[in-house]
Amino acid sequence: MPVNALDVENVSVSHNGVLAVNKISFNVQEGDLLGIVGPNGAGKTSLFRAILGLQNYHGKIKLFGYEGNQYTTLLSMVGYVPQKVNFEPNFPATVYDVVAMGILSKKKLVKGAALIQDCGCCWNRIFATSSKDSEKIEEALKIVGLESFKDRRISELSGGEQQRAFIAKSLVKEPLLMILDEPVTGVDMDVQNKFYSVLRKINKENKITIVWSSHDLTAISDLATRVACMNRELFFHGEKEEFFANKDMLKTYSESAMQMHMHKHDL
Ligand SMILES: Nc1ncnc2c1ncn2[C@@H]1O[C@H](COP(=O)(O)OP(=O)(O)OP(=O)(O)O)[C@@H](O)[C@H]1O
Repeated sequence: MPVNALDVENVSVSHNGVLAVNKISFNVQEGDLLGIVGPNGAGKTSLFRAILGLQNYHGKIKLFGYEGNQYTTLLSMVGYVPQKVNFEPNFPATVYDVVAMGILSKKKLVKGAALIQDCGCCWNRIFATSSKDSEKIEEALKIVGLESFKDRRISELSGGEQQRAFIAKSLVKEPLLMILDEPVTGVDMDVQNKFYSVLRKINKENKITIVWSSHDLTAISDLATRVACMNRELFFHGEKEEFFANKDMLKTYSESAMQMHMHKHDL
């Protein structure tokens, strides 16, 4: 029997005694592109942080069938693109540097982080990469369509372009699984569409299993193979076709997605 890329079994997450994720169970098969939908505050990020080992939780999570120490080792093969990445306007790293961070050793990263405070030129030496690594970085930049941006400062890029750079940073690790947390919220349609075509490509051509949260049901309908709906608890997990054939489910999640979209624009 094939092993699942991810098994989430009865997982709960609390913040200061308040349940954000309540006994959720689902699995992700290898090659899946699972779209997770749920309104703001539904617990999606809390769940992702638990999977990534960044958050305490109750229950069981397995990566490729493994728990414990093997799970921790496998985490280095999980790529993560967070919801929002904010760079200081003067952050000196280029797009190339940011992607290179995906394969630099922790020691070099810590040294680089210290240097960035006071010495921009040493930063470049820290990020000098071997020719094999350079090839990987160039390839990742090509996949996300940012080859011509590699020498630009990351802080100068638009939100959607920065997210693509973060996908490239995950890709250089040659991940087995990628987790993307509402990666293109608030960016324009054109940028979103470019981002979605990258998502499709890395799932279909690079055969990377993807877990992706989004409020965009049209994009979920276009790209996902399976869908999960959550609002603290899991309300649905199954084939995309089954989700989109369920009018009640669709209405609930379309409405909540719309309300939250309006809410965001009201702020
Ligand atoms: N560090 C924290 N401390 C306290 N409460 C938290 C913390 N992180 C999240 N929460 C709360 O947990 C709940 C779930 O938040 P979470 O960010 O996981 O939801 P989400 O589905 O990712 O939301 P969104 O779509 O808005 O990003 C929310 O009520 C949030 O306020």
